[in-house]
Amino acid sequence: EEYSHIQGTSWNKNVITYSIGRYTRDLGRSTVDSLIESAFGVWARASGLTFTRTYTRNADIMVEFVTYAHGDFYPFDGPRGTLAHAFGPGMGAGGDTHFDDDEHWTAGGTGFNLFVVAAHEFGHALGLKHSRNPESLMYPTYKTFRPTNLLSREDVANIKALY
Ligand SMILES: CNC(=O)[C@@H](NC(=O)[C@H](CC(C)C)CN(O)C=O)C(C)(C)C
Ligand SMILES: [Ca+2]
Ligand SMILES: [Zn+2]
Ligand SMILES: [Zn+2]
Repeated sequence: EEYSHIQGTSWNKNVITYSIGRYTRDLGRSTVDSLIESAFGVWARASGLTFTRTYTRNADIMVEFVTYAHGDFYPFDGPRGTLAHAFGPGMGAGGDTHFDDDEHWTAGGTGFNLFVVAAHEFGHALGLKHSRNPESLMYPTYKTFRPTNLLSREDVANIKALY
């Protein structure tokens, strides 16, 4: 679900920082790092935004793997059900993206593909809402592993309308 109560429909800058906090044990750290970087790359290509990784906790977008209650008002629910969530652009928690570490995160076609889910979440972190088009990345339910072109024409149009 997107959390539209966070003010700001888009970031007011085109260099956005991110930092990775707690990792999952499902994948090696370098694999997580590259899947997260690739998921940001999907949106960078479509929007012209630049995403820069930092190692501090005051990055625009904090990326974490957490379970159940984890410090915001949206506790996760154990295996399956909700996979992840992200806050819309803004200060503090704005942009922060949490993955439910009770899921089985993978880099391939089994479990839940971290690259695909991260790309969906980062859409929210940039200000996008859900789409009713099942072909769109911003559709609210997880689809099995997608072909290379993750973004639908609608996803591209929506991100270009914001930035
Ligand atoms: C398999 N489980 C699902 O398909 C669940 N959907 C999700 O967890 C969304 C993320 C997917 C689309 C990556 C939640 N979301 O929108 C975050 O921004 C349910 C449809 C069950 C809620
Ligand atoms: Ca879950
Ligand atoms: Zn969503
Ligand atoms: Zn959370």
